[in-house]
Amino acid sequence: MRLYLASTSPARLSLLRQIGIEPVVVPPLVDEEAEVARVEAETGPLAPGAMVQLLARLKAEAIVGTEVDGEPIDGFILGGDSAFEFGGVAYGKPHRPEVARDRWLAQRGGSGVLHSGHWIVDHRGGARRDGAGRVDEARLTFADDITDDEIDAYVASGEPLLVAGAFTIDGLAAPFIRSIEGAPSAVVGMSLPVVRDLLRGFGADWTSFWNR
Ligand SMILES: Nc1nc2c(ncn2[C@@H]2O[C@H](COP(=O)(O)OP(=O)(O)OP(=O)(O)O)[C@@H](O)[C@H]2O)c(=O)[nH]1
Repeated sequence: MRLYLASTSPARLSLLRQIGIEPVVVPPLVDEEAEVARVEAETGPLAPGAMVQLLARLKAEAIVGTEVDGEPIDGFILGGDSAFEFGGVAYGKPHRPEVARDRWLAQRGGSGVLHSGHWIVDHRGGARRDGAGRVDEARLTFADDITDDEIDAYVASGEPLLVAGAFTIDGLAAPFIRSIEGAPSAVVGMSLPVVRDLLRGFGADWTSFWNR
């Protein structure tokens, strides 16, 4: 069974490959900021979980009905989104070094929640049938003895700039994270147990996605 990954995230692709799945990667063309602003103009501020669920769904739906290499999509489409909630505020990627530094100075010694949104569209047979999604959460606690020099060196590495929350649990920041409560894969990019649950919910055999 074929899985289409509606994501440009290298970590999401790597997660699937680690568990024996070689997805078809189809970058979703979604203006995340504009879409969140559009919905919030109607509903008011979105909670972090609602925001990542909305964006995961929009990314998956963005490739519904498209063709890949001239062929209709025949399988399941998976979209994801991540945001880190700290001090009641949801953060995406910092993008700029000074933003990443401020985040680390604030979150050192504290804890926050990584919200991971998932959406799957059943697109077997070349047409959209149904969709389902779920948000998973993981609580992370950061070490309280991280020095300013360590923060400066980590920011200078460039790693924190393009990841939600300005940290990675599978990279240079791992030694700065004391504990994770929840599925580690949800932090990296998408909760693999949730992806399995959602696909089985459509009656799919999980092992049929393995490319072994
Ligand atoms: N490797 C790694 N990546 C992380 C970690 N935490 C967050 N990320 C990445 O941070 C990015 C969060 O941005 P998103 O907007 O969800 O996804 P994206 O990278 O923009 O990719 P799209 O799905 O195309 O939007 C994702 O690529 C996550 O995989 C982590 O601990 N490790």
